[in-house]
Amino acid sequence: MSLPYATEKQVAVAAVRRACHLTASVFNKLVKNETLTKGDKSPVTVGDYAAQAVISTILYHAFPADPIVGEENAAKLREESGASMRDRIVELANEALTSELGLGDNVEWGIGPGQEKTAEQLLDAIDRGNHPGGRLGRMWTIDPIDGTKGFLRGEQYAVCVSLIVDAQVQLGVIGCPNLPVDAAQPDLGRGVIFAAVKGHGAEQIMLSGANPTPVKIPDISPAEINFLESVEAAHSSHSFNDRVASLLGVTRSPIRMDSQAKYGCLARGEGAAYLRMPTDPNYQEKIWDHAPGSVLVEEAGGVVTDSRGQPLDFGLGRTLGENFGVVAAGKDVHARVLDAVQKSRQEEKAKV
Ligand SMILES: Nc1ncnc2c1ncn2[C@@H]1O[C@H](COP(=O)(O)O)[C@@H](O)[C@H]1OP(=O)(O)O
Ligand SMILES: [Mg+2]
Ligand SMILES: [Mg+2]
Ligand SMILES: [Mg+2]
Repeated sequence: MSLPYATEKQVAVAAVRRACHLTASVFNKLVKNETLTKGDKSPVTVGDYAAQAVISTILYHAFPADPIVGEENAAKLREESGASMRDRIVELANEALTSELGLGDNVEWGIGPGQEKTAEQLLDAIDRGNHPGGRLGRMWTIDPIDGTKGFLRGEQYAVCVSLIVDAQVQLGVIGCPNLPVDAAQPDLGRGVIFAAVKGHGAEQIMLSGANPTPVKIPDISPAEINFLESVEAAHSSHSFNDRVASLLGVTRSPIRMDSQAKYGCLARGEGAAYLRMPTDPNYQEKIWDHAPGSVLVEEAGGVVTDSRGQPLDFGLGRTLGENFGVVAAGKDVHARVLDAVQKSRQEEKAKV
């Protein structure tokens, strides 16, 4: 039997790979006036827009009927004041779309030399990410740069794509241009893509598309548990994690890292549990921030739930709805961490 979603996976990996090269080159050239602040105070760079334009264009050529739930929209770029940023984005997106075909690429996906798009086509591609989400049908998610703050600091960030069918994540692809290929072998350099198809395992691929290698969460003894958590204390509660760690007798310090690179690290055994508890009662987690990572961790043998132990619901729209946090880990560790999370929540409630 052939792998389900084989073409989707190939397309998504090709799109993520091109977007990773784009964002890495933007970082090298980034100048201050190429960052905007959105209404929610989060930064967005030419890299976010151009990467979403590239991925959306490729998905559109390969699967014209599929809707997209993408983080960014082009409204600001269509304003007079957005003109210079728009020109840069068009240039960057076309550079990425028209570069030579690589391993597994197909000209039918709108890529390769000579396949320039107009500014209007690229802005429309960004805006095709406006799908509201929902319980039924096929839809893609795009987070063109996840962890923009990490990206701006030159640390970890991720280019993330998933395919959701009837609210189930079937495919997740996470490109991590700054992540070491193997933390234990620094000579191997940086830049990997994680890919997972539901029911068919998870793998790590080189940024070139070469050398796919299965990834699996190893067995981790209680004494070896350590947490992965956000760098940004505003995104997830560090103090809650400290309390959970002390309830579990965890002595190793947490690994702080931006973006869904945390899910990738967990899937390959770097860090035993990813714990993300809300800090802002009004913030709702976005589906593009967890869909790729959740299928990756599950396919690496792990479990992903909220702090109640319920599965994440990708059928509610663009967000996961009321925010009960995220607990991701290998099976045994997950059970222990969830137990401690619930104890810690009880303690918090008792204090109020
Ligand atoms: N208050 C918040 N709580 C949780 N996540 C947030 C919050 N504000 C922004 N984010 C999102 O957290 C993600 C980064 O996660 P991490 O902290 O693990 O690196 C980004 O997608 C970021 O969104 P945005 O892309 O809009 O900045
Ligand atoms: Mg953002
Ligand atoms: Mg994000
Ligand atoms: Mg983003």
